[in-house]
Amino acid sequence: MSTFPITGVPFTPGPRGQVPVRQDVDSWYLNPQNGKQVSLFLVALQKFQQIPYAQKLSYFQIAGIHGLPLIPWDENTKAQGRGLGYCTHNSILFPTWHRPYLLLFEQRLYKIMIQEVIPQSVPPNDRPEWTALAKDFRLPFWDWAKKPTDLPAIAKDPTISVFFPQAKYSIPNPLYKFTTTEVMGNLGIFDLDGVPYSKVKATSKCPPPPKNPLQNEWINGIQDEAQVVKNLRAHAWYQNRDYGTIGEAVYRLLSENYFSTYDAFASTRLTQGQPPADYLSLEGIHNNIHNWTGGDNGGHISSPPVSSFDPIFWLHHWQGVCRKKYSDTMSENIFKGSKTLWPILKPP
Ligand SMILES: N[C@@H](CC1=CC(=O)C(=O)C=C1)C(=O)O
Repeated sequence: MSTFPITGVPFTPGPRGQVPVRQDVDSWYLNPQNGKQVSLFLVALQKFQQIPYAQKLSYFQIAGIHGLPLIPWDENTKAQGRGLGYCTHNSILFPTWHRPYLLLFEQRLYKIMIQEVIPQSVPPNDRPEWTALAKDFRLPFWDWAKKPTDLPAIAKDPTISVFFPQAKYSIPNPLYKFTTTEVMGNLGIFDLDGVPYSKVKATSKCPPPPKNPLQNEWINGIQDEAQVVKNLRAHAWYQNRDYGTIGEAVYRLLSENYFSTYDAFASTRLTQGQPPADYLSLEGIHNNIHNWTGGDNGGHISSPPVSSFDPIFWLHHWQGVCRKKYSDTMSENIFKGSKTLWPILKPP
């Protein structure tokens, strides 16, 4: 079996040699000049989500690498057999594992833009311009640390408009929720902590408690935007720690000399005798965003085995920060815990 090479979007410099920039999703989406690139992205994501779930390169399977379903991805084994999914949490590998994972996602979107969206929706004369926009695309990030914290505008509405040279139309917003054509229980998603994930056909954010029999709204996905925003702004950090606003916590995260080691910066794993400043971490901040966005009743993004099905997961994760300061010690430390980033293998 051949393995799929994760390369990210191939690098093409802009006309003046510029490196494509990963942008804050609101600045990018709300700038009308980016309308074509936004349309490419939305339609590519829609097509990605519609790829049959049995295919290795479908949205379903790539999201499924993180947790459920417990099937192997791109490796020659029968069972995944690594806890509740491949993702690494509470481990120094947390940032390292998620980085190629996000590159894989972005690479798929780019491929779909080039191979499907542009050939199907853009007439030949306009293709060079639209192709350059696809090459310049980088998945934008959700800046949850800015004030006032909010959900990205691009993810708020159930439908969204796109335009191409010969048509302007609305599509179900692929960032609002991920929808499946059958209940997810048929696809290997099971219930967790009493939350009936097997019975739903879409992801939810801050839903009300599930009832038995399950409410139709729950089955079709509930997005309680007001509650998400309330949670983010209340910033009730877990374990009652007081890191102030999300912005203040990120400020500490990026402050020079705040952490004693890369390990402390990277993950929630504590070691004995660690100074209290080290209780904060990139992973810790990120965990709280997961929990606030998913809410108290099992919204998908709050539960690691199913979190990556919610499309907001991908905008949330590109907030991943790399501190230059740590780059020297990082490579030595990273493989302390484990030799591989399953199912992502180093090239032979
Ligand atoms: N369950 C984690 C938060 C969380 C982290 C994730 O990475 C995730 O995918 C989903 C949720 C916690 O409470 O700390």
